[in-house]
Amino acid sequence: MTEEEKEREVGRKLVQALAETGQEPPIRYIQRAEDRPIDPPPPSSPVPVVDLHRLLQADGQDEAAKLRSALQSWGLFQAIGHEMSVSFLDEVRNTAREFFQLPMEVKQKYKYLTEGKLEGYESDPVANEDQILDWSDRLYLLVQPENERNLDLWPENPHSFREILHEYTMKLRKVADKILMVMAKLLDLNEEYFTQQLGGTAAVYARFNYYPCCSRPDLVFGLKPHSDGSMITIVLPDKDVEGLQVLKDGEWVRIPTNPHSFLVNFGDEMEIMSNGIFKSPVHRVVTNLEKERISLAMFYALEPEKELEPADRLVDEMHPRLYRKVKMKDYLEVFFRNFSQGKRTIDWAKI
Ligand SMILES: O=C(O)CCC(=O)C(=O)O
Ligand SMILES: [Fe+2]
Repeated sequence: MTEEEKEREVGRKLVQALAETGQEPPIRYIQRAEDRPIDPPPPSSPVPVVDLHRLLQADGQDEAAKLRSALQSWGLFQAIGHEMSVSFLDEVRNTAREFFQLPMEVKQKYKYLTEGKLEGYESDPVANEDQILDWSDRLYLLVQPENERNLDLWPENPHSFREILHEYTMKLRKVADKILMVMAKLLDLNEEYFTQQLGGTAAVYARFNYYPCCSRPDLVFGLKPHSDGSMITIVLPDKDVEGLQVLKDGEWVRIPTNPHSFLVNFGDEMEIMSNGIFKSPVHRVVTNLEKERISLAMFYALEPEKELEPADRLVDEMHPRLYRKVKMKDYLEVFFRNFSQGKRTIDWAKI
């Protein structure tokens, strides 16, 4: 095997297995000197917190104003008042942790063997020879539409995994729909504009992210800088361990943990549909020397055959159309290629 082939082989290993050796990260994980994570200060203004319960009350205007400002200045917020119990969220987190703690041979059963498919248990998929890999493994599953689930890839161990993920999917969809209804109102669109676009055919993916400890957190990313390709993403963060950072006004800012809240951010689809009013934030994840970290991101996106374009009502003489009409699946194809290179796709759809 040549040196190059050996390195490629390493790229295919799960990061958990690499981390267990305790050695320094292989070269394919090491960021260029100018891109490496430096520890940013905590935010100078607090990360916005929106109470979803108050938002939906008849007199929720104050909370809606907070939401609007959160979206315009940060592109994300921490959601409280979501009515999911602490014990249920703990159960979801424990189930995810139990899965990642299983022996490698058991987890490998959930590896998707078809080239080019992203579902299943994997490390950062290799799309390019010169790609710098992320220090994380993930279990990536389509959860909606229900009849398109690939249950072969849904772990049966821990035994409650499928049931918990199903329950979480159903509960969280209600949270997503509520937020999207308020967002449509903020834009003076029909309240159901976004929820109808998603509808029963929406492609909803759950991604369990596992960031093992890393002997050199100064050299690698758990997840390289990116914006999401979704309309909306709802992340259940690790209960204790920080790691997420967002680019705000050109500076990286740490998002503190808030264990009972969700982190809600918007993706490129929302930026396009809102004709650029709501920006999709660039964010990244850093690793830790001694602490592993687990998060669960749920991505809500249009079905692949749908067309993605700015809402008609948001385009007029004063507000020219900023993005062209693109088919969702074409957008995602370019998106995943760019993602692996740490590049954004939104410009590709700009007029
Ligand atoms: O781990 C996190 O906190 C964020 C994960 C994320 O950005 C993603 O999965 O796209
Ligand atoms: Fe993300």
